Amino acid sequence: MTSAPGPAGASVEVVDLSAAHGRIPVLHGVRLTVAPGGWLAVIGPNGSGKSTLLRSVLGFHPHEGTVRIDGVPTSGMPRRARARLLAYAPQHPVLPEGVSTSDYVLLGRTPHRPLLAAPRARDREVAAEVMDRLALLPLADRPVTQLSGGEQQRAVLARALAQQPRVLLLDEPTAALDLGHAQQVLDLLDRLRRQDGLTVLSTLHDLTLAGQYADRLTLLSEGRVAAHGTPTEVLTPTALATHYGARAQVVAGPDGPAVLPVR
Ligand SMILES: Nc1ncnc2c1ncn2[C@@H]1O[C@H](COP(=O)(O)OP(=O)(O)OP(=O)(O)O)[C@@H](O)[C@H]1O
Repeated sequence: MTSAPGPAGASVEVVDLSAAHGRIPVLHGVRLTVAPGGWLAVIGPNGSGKSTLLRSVLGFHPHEGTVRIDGVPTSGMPRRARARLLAYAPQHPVLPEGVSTSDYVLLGRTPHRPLLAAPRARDREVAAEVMDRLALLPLADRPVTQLSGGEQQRAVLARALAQQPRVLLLDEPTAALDLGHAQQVLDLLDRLRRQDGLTVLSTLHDLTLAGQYADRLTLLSEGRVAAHGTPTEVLTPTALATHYGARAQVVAGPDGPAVLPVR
């Protein structure tokens, strides 16, 4: 890809973010920062609030506290301006019926063109570039709802990348992917942040992959930040036992700590 994904990444600051589902508090005063071009993976057991945190940062979920992108608070930011800064690949996307994969990816260009305007040549070029990078071109004409789970996950990521955001928020981006496709997607994100400075804020359940690709981890437990730091600092057998109730060894791998479950 020569010209996509676009502008360099922006910093993310989350200060004292609290959120609830109905009357039940879920996040309690969460603080985190991601440097431009950094990759922060939010890890934590099921139900610890990772998805709610991402959706709050995006402004999709009501919350208290402050989110700043490159120092600018997102509250009150017009929706289209926010969509040019932040793109999101959800864990459970709702895909439109009767839309081809290429038209679905083109939807990512919406914040970059005038309201109701048809896609321009540049929009098609960017969409084709990201589809090429994610090996989606052979699937371009297939209805996106008829792709396999892993193909759909790549299409959702392609749509987010076609948006040419400065910050990419990914909720479990490899959950439906086989190991080869997971590595392909994570390698692509790694290249985008190293070459173009794209900032990545993701959740990741696979702790070894999280440690290999993210430069910082935030461990969320019951809606609070329980640990933050480099993968080696955060991925300790004690933390895994305390917060996941898991038995695991952590061994030094070639690209960071590897988490090995033990019986
Ligand atoms: N729509 C909802 N209505 C009510 N409660 C919700 C809703 N969505 C999430 N919750 C609750 O909020 C808490 C945090 O959920 P969230 O999905 O943010 O966690 P998570 O860390 O992303 O979990 P997982 O790892 O299982 O995806 C959980 O207790 C969950 O049951």
